[in-house]
Amino acid sequence: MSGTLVLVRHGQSDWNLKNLFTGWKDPDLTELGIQEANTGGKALADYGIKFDVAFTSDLKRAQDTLTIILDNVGQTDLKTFRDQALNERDYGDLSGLNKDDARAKWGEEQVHIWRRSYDVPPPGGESLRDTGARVWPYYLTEILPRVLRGEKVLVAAHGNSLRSLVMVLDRLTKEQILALNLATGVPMVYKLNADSTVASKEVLGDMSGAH
Ligand SMILES: O=C(O)[C@H](O)COP(=O)(O)O
Repeated sequence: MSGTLVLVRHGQSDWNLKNLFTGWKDPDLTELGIQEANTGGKALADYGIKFDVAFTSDLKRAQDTLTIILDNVGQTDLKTFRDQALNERDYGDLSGLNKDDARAKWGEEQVHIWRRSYDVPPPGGESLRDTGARVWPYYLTEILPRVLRGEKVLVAAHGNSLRSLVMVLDRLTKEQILALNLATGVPMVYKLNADSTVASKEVLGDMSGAH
């Protein structure tokens, strides 16, 4: 058995609360988002894990979630890498639009396709496949080698940048990934085998309310 990889989606952001497409825009966490990050951090503290390194995106909501989690596990000085490779999927021209207004304008089905299909990008933005095309190489070169060396690695990122990773780790099909939503602030703990396949996965919290 090699190391441990923990993935966590940032807590609720101000734009999540306002139901706006966010992508590469950079809103803060809400009070609830701060609470969710604390809950995720406490779950990891109870789990008893001590991390060797952490990774996050170039966006505040993920960085602040990471800071709160590290506070909870007593590791505020942990070595951390920030990279835009882990940023949320770029929502292009949809960024800043209200999701319900978009449904009223383009229809429920089209908006669902933009949000959850594998390879249909929103206008001017990235599909999940495009997102994976930058997340996956970063994972392979920067994150996975550390896990395979036996390190415990924390990644605080975003709904879709993490979905693109989970799709490969959990061996999900394009149809299965469509139905997968990640809850905010809920850590997923993966133990990897030496051949980088998944030995076990534990979810420290409730994913059922995710949408
Ligand atoms: O960028 C966004 O709007 C959210 O973080 C993720 O949105 P989604 O669940 O609509 O993909």
